[in-house]
Amino acid sequence: MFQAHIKEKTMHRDVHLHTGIPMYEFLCCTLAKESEGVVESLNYKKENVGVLLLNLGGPETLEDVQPFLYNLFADPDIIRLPRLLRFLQQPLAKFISMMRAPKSMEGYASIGGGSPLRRITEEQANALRTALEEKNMPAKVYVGMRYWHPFTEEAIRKIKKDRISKLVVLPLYPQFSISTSGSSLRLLEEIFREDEYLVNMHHTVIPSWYQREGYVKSMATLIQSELETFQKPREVMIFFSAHGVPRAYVEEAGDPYKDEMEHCVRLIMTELRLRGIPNDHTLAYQSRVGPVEWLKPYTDDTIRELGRRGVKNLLAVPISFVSEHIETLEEIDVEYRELALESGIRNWGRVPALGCEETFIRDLADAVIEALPYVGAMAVSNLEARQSLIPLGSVGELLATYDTQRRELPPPVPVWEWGWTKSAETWNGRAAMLAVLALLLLEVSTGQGILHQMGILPLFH
Ligand SMILES: C=CC1=C(C)c2cc3[nH]c(cc4nc(cc5[nH]c(cc1n2)c(C)c5CCC(=O)O)C(CCC(=O)O)=C4C)c(C)c3C=C
Ligand SMILES: [Fe+2]
Ligand SMILES: [Fe+2]
Repeated sequence: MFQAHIKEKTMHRDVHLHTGIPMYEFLCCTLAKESEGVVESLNYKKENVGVLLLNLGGPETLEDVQPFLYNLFADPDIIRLPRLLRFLQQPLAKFISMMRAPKSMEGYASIGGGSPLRRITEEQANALRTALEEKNMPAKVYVGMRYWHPFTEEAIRKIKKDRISKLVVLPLYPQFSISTSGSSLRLLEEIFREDEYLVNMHHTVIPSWYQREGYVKSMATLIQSELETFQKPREVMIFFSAHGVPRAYVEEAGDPYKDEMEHCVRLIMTELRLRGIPNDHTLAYQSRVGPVEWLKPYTDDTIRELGRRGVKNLLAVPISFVSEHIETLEEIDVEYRELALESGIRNWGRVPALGCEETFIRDLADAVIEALPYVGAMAVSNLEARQSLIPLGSVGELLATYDTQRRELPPPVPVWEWGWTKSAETWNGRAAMLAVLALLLLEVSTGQGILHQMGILPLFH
């Protein structure tokens, strides 16, 4: 019975594999190869099972805002500098975070002085633990944030202390992006690589899960009940607003985010149609930072356009994140609402984030349980596969399946070779830093230059 269930899931993954998202090919081929015959031999009750929830993290107080922004901009998956300029990552992060902090602090002040992300993620972790227990699969659930407390490193320390032997890694982003789940996985790979205990701990990653029935149905239910608050539910435009990423992530770096987002919207709309809800819908991307092109259409442009087209009823659906956060509470609820009303929309609504919604959490628990056989399977029969599911030694391989830009990077080129001695190198480095700071100052005062063209400097505008 159990085995039949696993087989069915494997087939489901196979189907998904053919959506053309290379990351899935990498992960799922390994899964499919290993799934049969191994499942029966596993008894999870004897194992110390852990689930690691990965999330972004957010400042808890206004003092946290600048250091939080520093952590965010110091991430090479958020500001992707060319190899030659990598040495600028940290000074640039310091600079941009200081310039952006006042504006961000205003935003956080307006939602109560800090991000609710930690509280909500910890509530989700508790709810997931309870759901797993109810499904007879006791597990410890950890929260590892990328840019603020509790940091991923703190979660990993607890995982080691608790002697977890099987770990399911579950990024709390329904769709995969290099800038979110990808960044956290890259960090995990670094942490795992350096630690013998972690290298030997069996683990697997659920890279994205927007296609799961429980998620799709919970989203459809939230939309359905919000539609009913309108006087004429049938006339409401369902407006999916996803967090954007720079276009180059998708078009040059191979980020599957846009494909996954569009697929996700199709699945939710199909579910709504099955429930007899024929409303029009549209998808746009919000929260762009800086002047480089991000995924289009932009949410603000689309709201204006819908107003021009005479749409009067709009229901905003935040689609890329499962907690309330600054971009739902401030950007959507305040800024976009105002813009919509100015653009001629008369009735505005917003679907809440999933949070601890029951069907959703129970489905996440199922996702964890379904992933467990694959954790052990790797270890049982294939040493190489053990390391490849979420590839310790070879996260690089996983990343290379979607990140064509990185794969094509030339070998490291020495920067500024003006001298050959150690001390000459040090001084060359310092001189280069001074030159760059001078360039930065020049760009800030004139508003023009290479960093503006690359879309880096105006991040703090
Ligand atoms: C799927 C969700 C997200 C993607 C994709 C994403 C990409 C991305 N974000 C920035 C820059 C910022 N993000 C900020 C906050 C923030 N981002 C997300 C989610 C995604 N980001 C969330 C949930 C939050 C809010 C956390 C909270 O505290 O509530 C911020 C800080 C806030 C601000 O100053 O506006 C920045 C900056 C980039 C550059 C990027 C892709 C490259
Ligand atoms: Fe963001
Ligand atoms: Fe953002």
